[in-house]
Amino acid sequence: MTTSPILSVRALEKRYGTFIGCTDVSFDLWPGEVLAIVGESGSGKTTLLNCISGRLDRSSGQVLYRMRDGRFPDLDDLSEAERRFLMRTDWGFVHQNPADGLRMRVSAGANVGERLMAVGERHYGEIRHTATEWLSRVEIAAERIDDQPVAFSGGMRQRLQIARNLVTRPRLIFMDEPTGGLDVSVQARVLDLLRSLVSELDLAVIIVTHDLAVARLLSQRMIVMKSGRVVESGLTDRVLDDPRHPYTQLLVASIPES
Ligand SMILES: Nc1ncnc2c1ncn2[C@@H]1O[C@H](COP(=O)(O)OP(=O)(O)OP(=O)(O)O)[C@@H](O)[C@H]1O
Repeated sequence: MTTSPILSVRALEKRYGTFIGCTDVSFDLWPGEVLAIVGESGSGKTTLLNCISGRLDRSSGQVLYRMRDGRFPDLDDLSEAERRFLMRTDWGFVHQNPADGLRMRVSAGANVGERLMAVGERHYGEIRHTATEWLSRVEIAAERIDDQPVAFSGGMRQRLQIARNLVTRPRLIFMDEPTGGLDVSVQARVLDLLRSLVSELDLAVIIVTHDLAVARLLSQRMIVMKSGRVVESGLTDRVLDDPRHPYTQLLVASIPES
């Protein structure tokens, strides 16, 4: 790990009117690190993720990001163009529902190729070649390249969404319940794939999940949220094996025995 974080969240708060979606959230994320945000439904996980990733305006606090050129600005201080470029290239966002992250009526190849065009790739042959390579990395057969995601199974759609996100070699990926909508057997395959790609590409990841088994498998560190606040944080194994806050103890105790 390097000594400087890729992302720093400081005293972040989001209010919906007078209701607090999340408050007083601070943490650093290092390059190559996977951080899980866990907590029950309504605890503020998605609100936090969306505020950090710039999909939702925060009410107060800072989100600082290490740019490739070494600057470490607050995202609010970037121009709209810079922010958009970041989102299209340096960042990825894997949605729970693949339809939110894919264009369902364009071909699988075009779904992947589009992101390459956003970083300036213009050569059709190259784009198609890279798209084919990425389909194979996410275990989608090359002959499906011209098929639309509407014709894919849930697991295939999710794997295509992952390929679309990773093709530009981003440094930071946000994931919101990436296996939440999938059958258990399909989940395992997608999780396996995510785990190997994250490690191979040395990605920094913030993953929201209510599933502690997913957090255990993918993350090194986690934060536990309750009613919009962080009640516990630490190394994933420590938090899950020796939970200190009563709420975390309850969450851990409610994991079904496998
Ligand atoms: N647009 C909104 N307007 C008002 N309240 C909202 C809005 N979005 C979320 N909330 C509230 O903020 C709180 C946190 O919601 P959030 O979706 O962040 O939780 P979550 O932990 O991600 O839950 P889930 O796992 O069910 O998605 C909830 O009480 C929710 O009702």
